[in-house]
Amino acid sequence: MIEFDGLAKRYGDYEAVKPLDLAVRRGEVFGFLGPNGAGKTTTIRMMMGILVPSAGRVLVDGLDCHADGAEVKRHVGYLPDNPIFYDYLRGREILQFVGEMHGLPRRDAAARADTLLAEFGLGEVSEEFAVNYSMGMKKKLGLACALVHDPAVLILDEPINGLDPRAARDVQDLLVGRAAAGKTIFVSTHLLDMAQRMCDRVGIIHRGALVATGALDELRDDRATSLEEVFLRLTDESAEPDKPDEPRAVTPQ
Ligand SMILES: Nc1ncnc2c1ncn2[C@@H]1O[C@H](COP(=O)(O)OP(=O)(O)OP(=O)(O)O)[C@@H](O)[C@H]1O
Repeated sequence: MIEFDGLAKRYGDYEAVKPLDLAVRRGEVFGFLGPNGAGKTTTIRMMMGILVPSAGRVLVDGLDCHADGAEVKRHVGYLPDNPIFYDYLRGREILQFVGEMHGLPRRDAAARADTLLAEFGLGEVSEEFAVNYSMGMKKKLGLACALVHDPAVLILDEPINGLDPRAARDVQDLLVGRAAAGKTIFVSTHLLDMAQRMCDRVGIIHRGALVATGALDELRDDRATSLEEVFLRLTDESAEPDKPDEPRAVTPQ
């Protein structure tokens, strides 16, 4: 469903994302894990056609995210790491506007907005300006915007970062519901609890390179009993910069 084929991004001499080869299957929840500055957001911005790759490509359902960017957006719902909304629109208006931008007739967009606002617990604040929403409300509204056109694929950048425990749990429950409904979800995070709760498979990115992929059980070995230990070992800052652990693809990609 999502195929990375040597996708890379350089800023001058700096390799923010080293050539990335990876396949995410239809219906899979894939966690893209990495510490601060590892290259997660850069990768996601290339998936969304916001950044132009320096090399390689990424395909969603066979469509090139750069060359066929507009078509890809029909298939994909995107939650940015820091959703920003027009400051002169109310929550319901934003959702309706995004729905209409995706081509829904006005009446359908309004109905869809109402359904999502109720499901996401934003009904009571739907007439408030979204710029005044709390961080948790903004993430939920951003997620509702990502879902308004009922896409098959969700690409989510740090969906619960900065949320209090209840808001984080609410957002995770909403995502688990979407995964159960068959959505393919590519989610970046450095929060290992969330990965453990939600993901079928994870990839660990460190200094721009994918250093391991696999199901959580498969990534644990006799040296490491928890995902946290695997993560800390593979992203050890004291390791030689250009010699991370050998990439370890433990499931076929
Ligand atoms: N426009 C830019 N010019 C130069 N370097 C950049 C640019 N954008 C990002 N970088 C660098 O690329 C690296 C990867 O950044 P990126 O934002 O993708 O990391 P991340 O894994 O999403 O981190 P975080 O978890 O902190 O959000 C970082 O070292 C960052 O400083």
